[in-house]
Amino acid sequence: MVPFPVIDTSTSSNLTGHLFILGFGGHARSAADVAVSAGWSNITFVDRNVIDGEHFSAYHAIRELPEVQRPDWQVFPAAGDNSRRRAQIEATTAKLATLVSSSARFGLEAIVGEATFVGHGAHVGPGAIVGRGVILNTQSIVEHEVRIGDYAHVSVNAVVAGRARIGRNVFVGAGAVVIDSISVCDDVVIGAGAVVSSSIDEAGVYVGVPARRMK
Ligand SMILES: CC(=O)SCCNC(=O)CCNC(=O)[C@H](O)C(C)(C)COP(=O)(O)OP(=O)(O)OC[C@H]1O[C@@H](n2cnc3c(N)ncnc32)[C@H](O)[C@@H]1OP(=O)(O)O
Repeated sequence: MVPFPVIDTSTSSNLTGHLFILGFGGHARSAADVAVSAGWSNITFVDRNVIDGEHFSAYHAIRELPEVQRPDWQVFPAAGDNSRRRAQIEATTAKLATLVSSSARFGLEAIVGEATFVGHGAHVGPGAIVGRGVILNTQSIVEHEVRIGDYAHVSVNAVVAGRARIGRNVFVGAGAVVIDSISVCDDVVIGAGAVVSSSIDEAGVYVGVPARRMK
């Protein structure tokens, strides 16, 4: 895992400046929701496919980031797809935002990387290290001393138990469970509801209880 900056996860209320969310799909809308809970009020979506005048809630969508950017602007890449989000992050030259819901909980010494999303009710346990551009979705649980690689997505209600290791670009499906102390290598998809009870060292798609490779 590459090094990433530690962010202050204690509070981010009353933010000034402007947040540009890249994308206008489902994850982008969740990002806006979390941003509002974290104190952002000036938010604009950026998506080249939007039609003039499109908006979600109070927030407008435009096709391109303004060319001249101000120092108090931040950009949040919000593609739900891990590879697309990675490409967005790598192409961004502006300051990257990290979005943490006001209802997320952090244990002692837990850290998350830049451009990471921590959704409503998510729990990041003590000593957990979460990479760059990661999605820890609504009510996900990442327990003590877990490592989550860059551009991974721990989906809604999924559990990664203590000291497990999740590689880069891994998708952990909704409600899936990765039991404690096992490792999942890079580029793995774990289906919704799966229980991963032994380490995975080959990229592929794994489903079921216990999880088995389907392709
Ligand atoms: C905020 C949010 O909404 S976050 C998004 C959360 N979304 C998720 O968690 C979705 C996770 N995705 C899945 O679970 C998907 O079904 C995948 C990735 C595992 C597989 O997708 P596909 O490759 O398109 O598989 P497909 O739908 O063609 O199914 C292939 C077979 O696997 C079975 N299958 C698919 N998913 C699962 C699963 N999670 N568990 C068990 N079996 C499954 C299907 O029933 C089908 O079986 P059959 O051949 O006997 O009919």
